[in-house]
Amino acid sequence: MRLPDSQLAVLDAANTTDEPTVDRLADETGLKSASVTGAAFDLRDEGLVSVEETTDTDAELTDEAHEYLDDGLPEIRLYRAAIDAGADDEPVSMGQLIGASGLGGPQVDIALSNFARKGYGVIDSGDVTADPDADPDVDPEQAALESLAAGDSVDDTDLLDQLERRELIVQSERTVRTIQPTDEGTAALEAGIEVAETVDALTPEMLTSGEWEDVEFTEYNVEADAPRVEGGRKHILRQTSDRVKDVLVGMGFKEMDGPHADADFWINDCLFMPQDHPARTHWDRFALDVPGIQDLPDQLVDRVESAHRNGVGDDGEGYHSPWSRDFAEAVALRGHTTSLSMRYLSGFAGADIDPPQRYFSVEKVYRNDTLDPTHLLEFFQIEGWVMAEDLSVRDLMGTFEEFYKQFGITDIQFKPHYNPYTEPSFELFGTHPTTGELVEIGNSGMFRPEVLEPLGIECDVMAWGLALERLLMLMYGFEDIRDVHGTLCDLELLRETEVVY
Ligand SMILES: N[C@@H](Cc1ccccc1)C(=O)O
Repeated sequence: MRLPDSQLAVLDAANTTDEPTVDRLADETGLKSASVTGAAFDLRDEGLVSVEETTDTDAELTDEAHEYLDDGLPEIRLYRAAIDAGADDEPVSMGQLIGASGLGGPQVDIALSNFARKGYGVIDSGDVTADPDADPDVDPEQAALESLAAGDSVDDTDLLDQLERRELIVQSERTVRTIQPTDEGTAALEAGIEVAETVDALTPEMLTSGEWEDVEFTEYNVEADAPRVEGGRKHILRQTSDRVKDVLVGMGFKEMDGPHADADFWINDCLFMPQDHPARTHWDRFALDVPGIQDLPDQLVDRVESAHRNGVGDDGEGYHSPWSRDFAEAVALRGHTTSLSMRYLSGFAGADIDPPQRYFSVEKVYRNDTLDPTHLLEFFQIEGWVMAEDLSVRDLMGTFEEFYKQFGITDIQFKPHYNPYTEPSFELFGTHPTTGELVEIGNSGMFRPEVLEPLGIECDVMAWGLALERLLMLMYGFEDIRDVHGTLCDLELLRETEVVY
């Protein structure tokens, strides 16, 4: 019998190795695991080996677990401190024990909940009693962590699941293949097998020399494990933004666009934001050191200034605070895309604004915020407005319900809010799918007369700004916005997440 050398090596090693798994055979033969698997399938097709598949669970320790390897699980540290303080005799205050144990931060809660769960003692109105018979030296969770750290396996699946719930390990499943020679395989080995040279790639030289006619080609193995190729793909934020645009277009909206850096007039003045409003100070705004934008529509500027100074209508009240045209012309990065809504509603953008109208944008905005799990310095806003006669808050809520439903979000909550430019105003909240926490996802309201009158609009306009990244959080369950942006991003999440249409 003749076999390609890799198959012969695998058959030979499988015959002499205890527990001939693919990994072991790869060690024995010096072949890559994928080649061993490939050879094994070929040998199986020849009836020379059997391939048995089982799934094995790998458990990997998290960083938190590594900390506990040295110091002991927090509940064990608490128990030791309790014994040292004599809590097996009489109750000792929790505060004292926590101090003595050196536990801090989230570890305190972890210690307390697991202490009771594992029967190390009882905690009652702030006092701790320790069970003298408990023995932390045989704590199964600690022992399991130590075994795993030493590279040994732990068979108790309940225990492993418990450690996973505590986020001390991450379990993953993999297929383990065991390759056993059949009787035919052993017989063939005993009878002696010749090496058949096979060629796995055709070269130009082989073609010109004609050698290709005489060689034996390696069989194509479509079942072999192949390396995973990470191709480029569209970012989930972009994919979701495209989806949002489709949904809004489907709801009859037209798209707005306009400058990222704009005159404060469009960003704030038109919105009846007083010029001394905190959001307009240099703390919050990304001001640009460039000449102001002078070609603002003069009549509109006058009407806006008048609304700021004197209010609108017969009994209107303005701000009686300073207003300067220079500030209105000053350029900053837009902190919201409501600047686009103002450009469109004023007619300045050149689009049709006879009611009824609906417009939207999904565009970037810039805020001088502090970076944290829910805030970025630049993010995408889903801006929108509807202009029509007799709009009510019901229309606003109904629009959001219809919109968010397209993304599987059906439990929107509304809370009253304040914006200088809308009355009434509502903040929108959704429930985070994994933490269950309420997450603010947007801000909305009906534009006030102080905004609409200078723009010359006589009907109602309802409007909103929703955060695209927060929508993404609710859809895909990540907790830190930095998982999808920047150097801390979670590549696994970005690679695996399917944006479902
Ligand atoms: N501009 C508001 C959103 C909003 C737009 C229009 C009306 C009401 C609210 C924000 O950024 O939070």
